[in-house]
Amino acid sequence: MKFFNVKTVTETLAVIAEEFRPVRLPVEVPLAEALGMVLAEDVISGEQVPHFARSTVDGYAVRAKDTFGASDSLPAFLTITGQIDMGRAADLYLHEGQAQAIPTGGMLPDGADSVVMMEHVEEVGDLLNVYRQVAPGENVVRAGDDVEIGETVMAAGHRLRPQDLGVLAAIGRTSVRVYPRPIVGILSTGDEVVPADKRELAPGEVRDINSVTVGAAARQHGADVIFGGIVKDDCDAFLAKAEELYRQVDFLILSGGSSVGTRDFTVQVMQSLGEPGVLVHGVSIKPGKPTILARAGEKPLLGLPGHPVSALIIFHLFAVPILHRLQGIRPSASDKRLPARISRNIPSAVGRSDYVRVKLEERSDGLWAVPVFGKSGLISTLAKSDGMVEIAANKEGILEGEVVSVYVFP
Ligand SMILES: Nc1nc2c(c(=O)[nH]1)N[C@H]1C(S)=C(S)[C@@H](COP(=O)(O)OP(=O)(O)OC[C@H]3O[C@@H](n4cnc5c(N)ncnc54)[C@H](O)[C@@H]3O)O[C@H]1N2
Ligand code: MOO
Repeated sequence: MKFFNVKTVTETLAVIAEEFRPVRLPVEVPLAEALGMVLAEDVISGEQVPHFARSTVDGYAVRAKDTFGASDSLPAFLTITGQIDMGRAADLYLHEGQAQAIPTGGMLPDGADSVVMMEHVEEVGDLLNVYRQVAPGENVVRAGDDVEIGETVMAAGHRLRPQDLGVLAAIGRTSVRVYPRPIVGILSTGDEVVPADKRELAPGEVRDINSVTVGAAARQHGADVIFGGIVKDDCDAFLAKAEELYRQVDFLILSGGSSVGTRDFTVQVMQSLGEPGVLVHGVSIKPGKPTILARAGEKPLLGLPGHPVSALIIFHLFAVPILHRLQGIRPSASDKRLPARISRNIPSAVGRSDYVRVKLEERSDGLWAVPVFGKSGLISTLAKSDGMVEIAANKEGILEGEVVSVYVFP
């Protein structure tokens, strides 16, 4: 089988970094819709959070100095001069020798610098016996401890998680500028491939796995998906369907028909969709060698090998970085990798990157990665796996006990 532009994994990733960027302009969305979207602005706080000093416990606001040396046998004696109400300003100044009752989250009065917990005091009329000393700042969150005015709380290119939305809410943001979710189109090819909901299969037919796996994975990575269905191995019908889908999406993924058999039209279709056309045809990788990467106008096109395991592994390796580029995600901390020891020797050919499916096992001596072997047409091997391990192109394999970096499937 001949491929006309075989590249290494590293070279292919470099092509992706070079060729693709967001194709659509940022939009302003309400916070409630921003989860999972990628910031298109640096967020700078115009407020302090909290904007007043607060108690973190139920107790008495005091001056720490007044409690120094206090113990069970020798309490400090303070005078209770008031009570702070939740959600209200603490407007009574606290002088030396005084205490004010304060609830958890209540505002610290001016003059106070700490809070003694109610477990450590005894109220006797308007006198307070304090049996523990507190340090200045103890049981108190100061104004700005969480966020300072002018602080950059999040940078453009960051994918918003629930805790990030919490920070935005705290600083009073009700909307943010994000990149729109990229729209991914998926088209499966093959005379043998039938819709996944077909109940009775005729001999030779297989259900469409790749639309399902790739569609779900694209959604996991922030995309909206349009399913183009299945096209038969007929060049004109394939091109017509691909053109129609290409117009509706930001990123077109074609499954199957990526190798160089006489019926494999994907390269021709990709070349016809627009300039510059095919950038990579074939990657020195196992599985997934017959991968095709192209660009038509601004839009990426990716041809996945038909074997379901290869299709999803290639999705993780190349479609995920493409989706990151389309969403403006900063190239860092984007995927999850775990160190683990490999449970057996795995040979590999130099000059080719191998991706081995693994199951993670927590043993008494740490985390182990146990290879899940099987041909790349067997999707259940991927369902049994927690992640994959790369054997780099310059290695002849990995040895039992060697520490490897496991890319964990999301
Ligand atoms: N003579 C050679 N033949 C093949 C080679 C080779 O080097 N020399 N490479 C093999 C490898 S590796 C792969 S991967 C495939 C890639 O072929 P295509 O990308 O053209 O894919 P197809 O031929 O269309 O399909 C391959 C296989 O996958 C099944 N398939 C396809 N689409 C789906 C789908 N949506 N859902 C489930 N299964 C699907 C299809 O039925 C085939 O069994 O080429 C090898 N051949
Ligand atoms: O390259 Mo194929 O994708 O090994 O199964």
